[in-house]
Amino acid sequence: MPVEQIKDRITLKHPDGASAEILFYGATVVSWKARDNTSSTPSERLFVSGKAALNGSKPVRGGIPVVFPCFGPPEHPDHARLSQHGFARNEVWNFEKIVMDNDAGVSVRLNLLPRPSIAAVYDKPFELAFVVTLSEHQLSTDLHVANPSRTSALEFQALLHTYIRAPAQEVLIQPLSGRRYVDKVDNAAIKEENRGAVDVRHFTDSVYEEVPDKIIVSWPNGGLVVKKTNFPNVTIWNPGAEAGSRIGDMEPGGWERFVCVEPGFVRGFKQLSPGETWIGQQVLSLNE
Ligand SMILES: O=P(O)(O)OC[C@H]1O[C@H](O)[C@H](O)[C@@H](O)[C@@H]1O
Repeated sequence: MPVEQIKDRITLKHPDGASAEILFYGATVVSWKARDNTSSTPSERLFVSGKAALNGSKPVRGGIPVVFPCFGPPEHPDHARLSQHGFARNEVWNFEKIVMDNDAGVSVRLNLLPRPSIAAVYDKPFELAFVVTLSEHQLSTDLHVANPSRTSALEFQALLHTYIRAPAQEVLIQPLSGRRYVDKVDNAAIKEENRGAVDVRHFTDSVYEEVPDKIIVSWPNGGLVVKKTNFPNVTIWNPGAEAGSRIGDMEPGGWERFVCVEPGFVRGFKQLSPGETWIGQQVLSLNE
């Protein structure tokens, strides 16, 4: 059975051994196992903290949390009552349907619609869907945002907060050179990246602008490619030891085991006219 529903989550299984697990809570992808050229068995590609809450009590520290409609603390008046990174990562999504199930891949669609718990803090009409597609060496996650209003625009930010399992002391991310970025660990100073490849050996929280749609994340004997569509920005985050050890749900030393590479639309706000739909896509690929 390539799609299995177990209480609070669904598991996708590919005939070649790859698998993915999605919690209904936040539509958070909490596991992606796949083989690359060098491995004979599928191995875990995402990082989830051993101290992450997976019971819906708080957003998952790891995997691929969905950030909507604001990134970071709210800045837009429509978002004033929301908490950091919005509500999508801490609401239970609906499992809508299996979109595809064949040898090429298996794909499911979840959705999130207005409900009282959201209306209490956010009163704009919206429709969200999240389509997760697993193929042999690839995991694709598409966030659909629709504006069902007949009269007013929807203004939002959206981002996929992907925790890639990687040795933080050795990982390199490129190409970012020449790109402007907001350095959130230096008073939100606007800088221009001059490194050929960016590392996270020190506390890093940088929001890059106008990033190419293919990002290479590599380390000795490993790596993957992050491809994106309609997400102009990429945030690179790793808290390092000092800030990392202050995060309550971070496992000891967890910051050594991941880099967050987060495609998003987070500089300014995406404006969606009444009746319009926007899709932001991230594709994680091995063997490229
Ligand atoms: O602790 P969280 O709310 O999950 O946020 C974790 C991190 O998310 C993003 O990467 C932001 O750029 C960081 O500033 C933030 O610390």
